[in-house]
Order: sequence, then C-alpha cells, then structure tokens
Amino acid sequence: MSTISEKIFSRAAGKKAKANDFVIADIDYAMAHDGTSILAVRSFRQMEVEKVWDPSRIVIPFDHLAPANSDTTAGLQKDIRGWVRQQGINNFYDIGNGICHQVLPEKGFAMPGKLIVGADSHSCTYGAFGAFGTGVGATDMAEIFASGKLWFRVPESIKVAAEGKMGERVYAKDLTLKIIGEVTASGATYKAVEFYGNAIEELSMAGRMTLSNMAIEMGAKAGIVPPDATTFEYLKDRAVSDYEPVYSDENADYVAEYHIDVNSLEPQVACPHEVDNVCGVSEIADKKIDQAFIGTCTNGRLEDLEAAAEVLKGNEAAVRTIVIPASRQVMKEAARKGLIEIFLDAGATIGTPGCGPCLGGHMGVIGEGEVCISTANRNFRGRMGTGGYIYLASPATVAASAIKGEITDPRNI
Ligand SMILES: CC(C)[C@H](C(=O)O)[C@@H](O)C(=O)O
Ligand code: SF4
Repeated sequence: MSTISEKIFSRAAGKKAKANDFVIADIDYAMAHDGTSILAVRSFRQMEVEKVWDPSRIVIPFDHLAPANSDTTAGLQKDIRGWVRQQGINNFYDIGNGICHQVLPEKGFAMPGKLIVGADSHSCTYGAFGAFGTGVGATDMAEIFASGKLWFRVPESIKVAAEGKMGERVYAKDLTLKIIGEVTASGATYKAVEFYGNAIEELSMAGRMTLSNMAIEMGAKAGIVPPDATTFEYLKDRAVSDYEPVYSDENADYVAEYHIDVNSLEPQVACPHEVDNVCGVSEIADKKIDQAFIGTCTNGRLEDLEAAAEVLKGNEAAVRTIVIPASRQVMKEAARKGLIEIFLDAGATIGTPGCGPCLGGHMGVIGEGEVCISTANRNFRGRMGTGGYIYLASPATVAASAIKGEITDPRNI
C-alpha cells in the first residue's frame, strides 16, 4: 500500500520505494532561477562537467531581481544568459516572463506523477498538479545539472482533508492559512502533505497552486493535490510530455491526519513574524498599514487579480498599493479584462511580472516600522525590509485593506 510520494519515487528510482528509504531518483524537470542559477552554475563549473545531462529538462526563469537592480546583478545575469546559450537550454525565460512557479505550470512542465525539483523552496507549488515538487539548494541543483539524478529520503505522508462550502470572499488563501495555523510552521517537517476533501476538489488550479505553494511553510517536503478533471483540463494543449496520474492506495500509511471544516471559515491573516501566527481578520481588523502588495507565486494569478479588482473597482487606495502579475500571460489577460485599468484608477502601481518586493530585493521594500499587508507566503522578520512588519492575506483582503488603510474584512467593502 503506497502513498503518492512512494509511487512517484518508486518510478523515479526504478525500484519499490517506501517512506524513509534512501533512493537515487531520476529528475523529470529541474528549475533554477536568476537567484539560484548563479550558485548552481558556479558549483557545476567546479565539477568540471562540460555539458548538462539534458538541456530540454532544465528550465531557467529570471524573476527574483528582474530587471536587474544593480550592476552586480546585471553582470551575474549576463553570465547565466551566456551559460544557458552555451548549454543549449531553450527553456530560458528572461525578465518579464514571470515567476518561476507560475511560468513552469503555464508552460506545461508541471504534470501529474512527475518528479520536479527546483532550486527554490516554493517548488512544492507543482504538487498542485499531482507532481512531487520540491526545493533543493544550489549545489544539489549542480549535481542534477550534471547527472539528472539526486538522492532523497522518501518522505512519510500526512493527510489534510478540508470539507464544506467556503463563504463569499473566502478563498484558497484563507483555507491555506487556516491549515498552516493548525498544522504549525514545523508540523509537517520533511513530510509530504496530501490534500483531500470536497473543499480541495472544488478549488481551481490557481487555488490549488496557492495551497501547494505554502506547503513549505509547514515544513513540508511536498504538498500534493491528487489530479482530477480540473488538472487534466488545465494541461490540455499545454503538457510538454505524456504523463501518468498517480494516486495513493486506500490503506496507504499516513503519520498524521487533519480535518478542516471550511463552512464557518472567515478571511484569515498571518501576523508578524511567523506564517503560522494566524487569526481571523476580525481579530486584527483596524490595524493601520503603510503598503498593500498583491502578487507573488502564491497569489499573483488571474483569479487573484480578479478578486482584488472586484474589491478595488470604483474605489481609491488609501495607502501605496503595488500590483505585480505573476507572469506576462497573467498580465496580458488582466489587461484584456480591464483589471489593470481598475488598479490604475484605484491609484495602484503595476510592476514587471516577477517576484517584486516579496523578498525585499527591490520594487517596494518597506521602511523601519512600516506595515505591509501582502498576498505572499512569508512574513519573516525583515523579509521586505529591515524593521518592517508583514501581514499575509488573500488578494481580496489586501485590496480591502488598501482602500481603508487598515486591515479590513473584504466582506465589509
Ligand atoms: C531566493 C530563493 C532561494 C528563495 C526561496 O528558496 O524560497 C525565495 O524565492 C524566497 O521566497 O524566499
Ligand atoms: S514570489 Fe516570493 S516566494 Fe515566490 S519565488 Fe519569488 S521570492 Fe520566492
């Protein structure tokens, strides 16, 4: 009896794999972005291997400091562009294409049953497609570049079941924050979380990506949604290869189970400086903010921008508000649907698709003592600027808070 993770590792390792086994697995797709490819390529060069194992399985998006914010960054990015050309890596997505965790799914690399490894901690996002997606360090990525393989300890699994009907202006982000509050920031350390229940099944792909994206915030190695008709529909005309959906056996082993009732779930907020410091918006309403940020690999998708625009339409933001679509594709659709105009009319600033100020590099860093409400996935101390305070919430809650200049329940707009 096997879990999804055990089955994926059994295939990738070419032998039966059970939780806690050590295996050497073949990687289906490997991703490194501008931030981590620099270190991965440095290590790869030290290994004195001439050619990467398979250029068609490597994806390099530039998103973290893109466009470059300094001459140092520009030089490093120039070097990687040269390396990508020299290695014949065609899946290179330069500045403005968007955030790695949006670009890979959009381009059809995230598929059920695949083992997808990224040099970025939020590579668990690909679990939304029934893949085993996980993050590794840059030196591990260098090994993958060279051999296409990496060692793993097969994780044990946890089951999270969410049932019920979510109320108006309550979204996947609220459910995700609720789950993290219950499981805690370390409650799933090195475990694969599998998500079940009608509340998960009813989520769109965008909602599932929000959920899987934040699995790492519980310490999880992966956060997997079993693939279904919603998944297959998204992948139609998009998947870059054949794929084989993988499901857990009925009596598979889980080391823990959580049940979440979403019927009475109110919009949630994660307060500084821990992601599991979660409360209902009513408990923190009226907290003054200095900045609102809508974007990131957690909540910068079309559906997120639609939810924010619905709240912002005809209103004016009381604080500086930054909107950054997760990808060029998202931005294009947002423009076509008139969302960009709604944001501009509300006084918001629109940024180049990419990570933006999410990790405090550029495009909206906050000052000492300032408060930002953000749709991102991390509110760690200093992440968006030294001495700053970050509150995490859904795009609708961030939009409502932008209008009022204080944390606001989107159902009250
Ligand atoms: C820069 C990168 C290594 C980092 C990560 O791995 O997650 C970043 O994307 C983040 O969100 O903090
Ligand atoms: S948007 Fe934020 S969390 Fe996502 S990859 Fe970029 S920096 Fe990391």
